Amino acid sequence: MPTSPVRVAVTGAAGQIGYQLLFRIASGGMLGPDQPVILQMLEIPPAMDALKGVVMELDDCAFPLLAGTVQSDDPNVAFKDADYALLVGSRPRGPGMERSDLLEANGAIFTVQGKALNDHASPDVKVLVVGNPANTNCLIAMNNAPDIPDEQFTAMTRLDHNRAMSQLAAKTGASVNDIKKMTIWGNHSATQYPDLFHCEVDGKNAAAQVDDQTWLEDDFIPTVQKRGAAIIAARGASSAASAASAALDHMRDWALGTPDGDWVSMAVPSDGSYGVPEGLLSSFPCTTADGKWSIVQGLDIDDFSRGRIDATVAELAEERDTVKDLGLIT
Ligand SMILES: NC(=O)c1ccc[n+]([C@@H]2O[C@H](COP(=O)([O-])OP(=O)(O)OC[C@H]3O[C@@H](n4cnc5c(N)ncnc54)[C@H](O)[C@@H]3O)[C@@H](O)[C@H]2O)c1
Ligand SMILES: O=C(O)C[C@H](O)C(=O)O
Repeated sequence: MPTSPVRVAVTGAAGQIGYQLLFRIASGGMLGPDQPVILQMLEIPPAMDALKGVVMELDDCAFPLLAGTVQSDDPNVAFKDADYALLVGSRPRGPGMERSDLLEANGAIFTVQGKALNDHASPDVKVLVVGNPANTNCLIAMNNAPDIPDEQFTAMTRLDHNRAMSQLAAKTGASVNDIKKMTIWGNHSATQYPDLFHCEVDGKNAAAQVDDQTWLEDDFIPTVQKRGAAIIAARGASSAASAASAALDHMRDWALGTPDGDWVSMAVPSDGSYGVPEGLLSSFPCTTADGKWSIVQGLDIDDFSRGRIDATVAELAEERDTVKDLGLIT
């Protein structure tokens, strides 16, 4: 029996990341080769012409899995009955900015979109926030969607996770396929903590195998933390293809499950695990099954990791207080 299509909403669809994302969703790169999709694309009025061009290109690909397209500048239309929502649309930072400098400019977008999701999306919608500052924008959207369970809101730290995998592979000479249990803790920002103490290379502890605390502290961690800025400096624009790829990885694993013996990094509403205050949108090691994520429990956190986790979580709490003061959350 043919599978019925699912509705995938993408905001900022005519932007850099949107252009890398839509074609891969339409060709099965997110939900697999048997799942037809209807793409529901949201843009702002000045970008509607550009979006028209993107849709012409989607049409021209004649993707067998693309069961329909919707273009709109109204979130109430773009999110109608959406099963998945990828919230990308928002301003990227430029050179010399931190992602949190975008809070005021971008935060308001996520109040409107949270309400529109609440009122129009499928009650089971899975939301991924990519637009920066992603964790706190997700907190804003979640707060403005009281009828949608909090656990359906997530933010993207999978790009950081993938960056950490590739740095570790280069250091150890292993293939990324041999690296398991990577974790990004905290905020998608320069305070995030990529953790090698629970990670494995070829089944052996990664930190022990690297056995080089100087490299870990002075090279690995800052390289992953500042990779976004390094790409902006080199490219003159923020990461797009790698960001889109990570968004697909995040949604695919959430929908289809993580393999046995591995986990992924997702920013999810904290339940208080690992001392992260309840409700903060913080990155954790997560497994997924049956379309639901769970935070991996029982990891030993040593003093070094504790300090790093506390620092990034403190930044998330500050961002939460800022958006509360701005009236974006209650
Ligand atoms: N979480 C991550 O790992 C990660 C990685 C890369 C980029 N990002 C962030 O993703 C966002 C998008 O990046 P980009 O490079 O695609 O930027 P871009 O400027 O190329 O595209 C953004 C698009 O969003 C649209 N837009 C703006 N406001 C909107 C709204 N209210 N509703 C719908 N669309 C709207 C714009 O018209 C534009 O087409 C930025 O905030 C960037 O910092 C996050
Ligand atoms: O760094 C940025 O501003 C873009 C993105 O969040 C990234 O990590 O590449």
